[in-house]
Amino acid sequence: MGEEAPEFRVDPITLGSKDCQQNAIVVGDKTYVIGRTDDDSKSSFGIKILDKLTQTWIVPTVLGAQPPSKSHSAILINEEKILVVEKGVSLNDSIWFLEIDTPFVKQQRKIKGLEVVSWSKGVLGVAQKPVVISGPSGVGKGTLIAKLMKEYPSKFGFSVSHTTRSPRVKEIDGVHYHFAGRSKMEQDISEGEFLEFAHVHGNLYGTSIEAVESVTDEGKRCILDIDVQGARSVRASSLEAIFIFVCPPSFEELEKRLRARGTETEEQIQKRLRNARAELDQSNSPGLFDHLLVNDNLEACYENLKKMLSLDDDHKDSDGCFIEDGKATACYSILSKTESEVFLQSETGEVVKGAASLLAVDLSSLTGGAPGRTRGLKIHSINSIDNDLKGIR
Ligand SMILES: Nc1ncnc2c1ncn2[C@@H]1O[C@H](COP(=O)(O)OP(=O)(O)OP(=O)(O)O)[C@@H](O)[C@H]1O
Ligand SMILES: Nc1nc2c(ncn2[C@@H]2O[C@H](COP(=O)(O)O)[C@@H](O)[C@H]2O)c(=O)[nH]1
Repeated sequence: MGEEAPEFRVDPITLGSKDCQQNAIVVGDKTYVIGRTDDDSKSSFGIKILDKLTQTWIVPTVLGAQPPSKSHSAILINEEKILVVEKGVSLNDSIWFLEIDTPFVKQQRKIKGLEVVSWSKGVLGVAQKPVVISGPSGVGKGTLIAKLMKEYPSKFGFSVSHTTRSPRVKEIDGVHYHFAGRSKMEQDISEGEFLEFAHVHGNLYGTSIEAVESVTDEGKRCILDIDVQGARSVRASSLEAIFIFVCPPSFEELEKRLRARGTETEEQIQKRLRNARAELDQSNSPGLFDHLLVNDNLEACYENLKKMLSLDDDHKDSDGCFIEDGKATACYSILSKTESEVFLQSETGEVVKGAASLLAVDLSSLTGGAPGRTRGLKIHSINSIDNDLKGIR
């Protein structure tokens, strides 16, 4: 165990009214006040920032779904995140992070020109890395993904993108795409709801954070079918994924497949073929794609895809991350922090089945999900009589 980090100061303030509990966290010249307020029987989290240099209060734009706003305790983890532990909810729902200076928050602050913070829910266990599949239009990405989903329906889940293009015959809203109006989609993008977006073949396409996280929350490995610009954006995001580029055996065969599909006009086919040349040129961009997959014979290509995925199969399915005992109502508050762990103490002091009076939250294993989730949480008991917290991996 390391030393207590001296530079982190936490001043929990409980104001007079039992309806309003606030924590003040000092980060450099700023003090973040995280408070629960009850208005008209509705609870919500209020966040204010005191700038000590200018002695002014700032009310930031708050992104992401917020915690249930019961009673909480909070501590600064590092210059990027504050840990907030909710009481009176299940352990699975009790760990939250207020992102104050993560790359995502920095990016949103720049886009909006405003002070921004973002909530991110802590999720127990490590999920398998999402798989990003890119390649020119007509190469067979959708065909390969459909085969994978059919063979492994409980292992893989598809990230349903948003697009402004019109649905094709047989395409179902919410299944193949979320078909969206341009202005609504642009507004949602500006509000930070998208992991990535791109203008592709004359339309706007994008992956919402929710599209990826809802698949991962189900314990499935998420598959994204996105263009090369989108792949580049995901590479630059906090989402750790593997990136596969699907190539055609020849440009002539690509054109043949695109025409045979019969879903585009001649003008659209020409546009897609022009863009295909540019996409193929980028398939070798350094550090972008982990694997190149040639789709000549479909069955052979599919077998190669399966091999690629099992090569990366270093984590077991995330089934079991949501532990039965983690569903019981918990009442933990933050006790102290070291470099790598935060200790939580049960307020009831009871040691009941699957719970413990002292827990350690391991911070070393946190991985970036899409913004909105912090995955890889490990929690273990540090009770001397129960050193192996039942059920928590
Ligand atoms: N290996 C293959 N050999 C021959 N035809 C194929 C092969 N793979 C896919 N196809 C066919 O090529 C056409 C295009 O495939 P698909 O729609 O899966 O491409 P895509 O890469 O998803 O395209 P888009 O990016 O435009 O959505 C389909 O008609 C599909 O049946
Ligand atoms: N950057 C993104 N690209 C996406 C997304 N969803 C799909 N796509 C790509 O668009 C083209 C065309 O698709 P089509 O369905 O109109 O044929 C294709 O290359 C897809 O991979 C997305 O969310 N973001």
